[in-house]
Amino acid sequence: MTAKIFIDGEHGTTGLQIRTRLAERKDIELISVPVERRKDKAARAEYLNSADIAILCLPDDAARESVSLIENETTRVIDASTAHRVADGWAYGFPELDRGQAKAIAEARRVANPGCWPQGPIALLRPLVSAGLLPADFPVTVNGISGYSGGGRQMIEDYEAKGEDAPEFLPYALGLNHKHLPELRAYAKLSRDPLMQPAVGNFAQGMVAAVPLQLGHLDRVPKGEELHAAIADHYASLEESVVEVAPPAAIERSADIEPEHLNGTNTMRLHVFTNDARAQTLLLAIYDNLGKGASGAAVQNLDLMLRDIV
Ligand SMILES: NC(=O)C1=CN([C@@H]2O[C@H](COP(=O)(O)OP(=O)(O)OC[C@H]3O[C@@H](n4cnc5c(N)ncnc54)[C@H](OP(=O)(O)O)[C@@H]3O)[C@@H](O)[C@H]2O)C=CC1
Ligand SMILES: CC(=O)N[C@@H](CCC(=O)OP(=O)(O)O)C(=O)O
Repeated sequence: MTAKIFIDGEHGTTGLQIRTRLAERKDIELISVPVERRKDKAARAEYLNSADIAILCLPDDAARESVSLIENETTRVIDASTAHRVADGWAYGFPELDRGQAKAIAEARRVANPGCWPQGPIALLRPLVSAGLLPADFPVTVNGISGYSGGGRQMIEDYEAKGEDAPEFLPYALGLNHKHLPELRAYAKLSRDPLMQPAVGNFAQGMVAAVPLQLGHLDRVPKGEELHAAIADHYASLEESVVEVAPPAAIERSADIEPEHLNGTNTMRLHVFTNDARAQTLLLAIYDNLGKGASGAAVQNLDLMLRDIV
């Protein structure tokens, strides 16, 4: 059977990338609303209700509206926005979260695609909290840098208009209330909000998320190799994973630690750098914000959901 897929928001940054990734697929029929009617509620409702799977690549309010326009029991949804990531009845679209998560996504009617920022820190922290190496109330800090496509069409246009005059490194979310905090806290299994302070750089695509850990105050200070092993063992235990764990390495610099390194792929690579004498560890996740961070993740989830119907 050919599955009918509708990308609501297919002309935006995430939507276009998904459409490109699906363009050559024979198992899929892409149904498209004409560009001039892309914000016409009645047209969207018609396409949403005739799709087997609708992928929402919209601002949060529009994504909520799309869900409300679905009037049948058959259209399944992948929502790339922030609207439903901690909502009841939605499966979190990070198949590597736990051993059962890929199956949960495959069977779900509603899947919330993860945010680009929280995915890396969740991938790093959750196995450590699950293994009891970090307590749930650990004071987590997240920082890092993302390419400007993370901000969607408007930010892309702003950066491209300014060119070399755009800021090279711009810290933001300085109110310390980034929209990804609920998701990060919930899926990293933390009992209190992390401090999350990202930055955007003058490059289009790719990101590094960093989680530095000061471990000295813990009753039992885990060694770096235990932290690395807990993370590596988790991903090795999965049947399928696009998350890679770099071998432990004591390096001062590496060209691999670079936000654009995995652009054009759906891979996320995790690094664990440690100094046991100082009881300090630095966790890093590198990925393409439009790959595993958004569109690649949506296609990964779509493929899991299609296993049921094609
Ligand atoms: N960019 C990224 O790295 C990531 C983005 N996301 C999320 O994915 C979603 C889409 O983001 P992104 O692709 O970057 O955003 P863009 O701004 O690039 O694209 C959004 C698209 O939605 C269209 N749109 C806006 N309002 C409506 C509406 N009411 N009805 C129909 N279409 C509408 C826009 O049209 P127009 O431009 O004409 O207004 C545009 O084509 C967001 O929720 C974002 O947070 C998630 C992970 C990463
Ligand atoms: C550089 C930049 O501005 N990034 C955006 C991430 C946007 C995004 O992708 O958020 P969702 O994944 O939740 O949709 C931000 O930090 O708000």
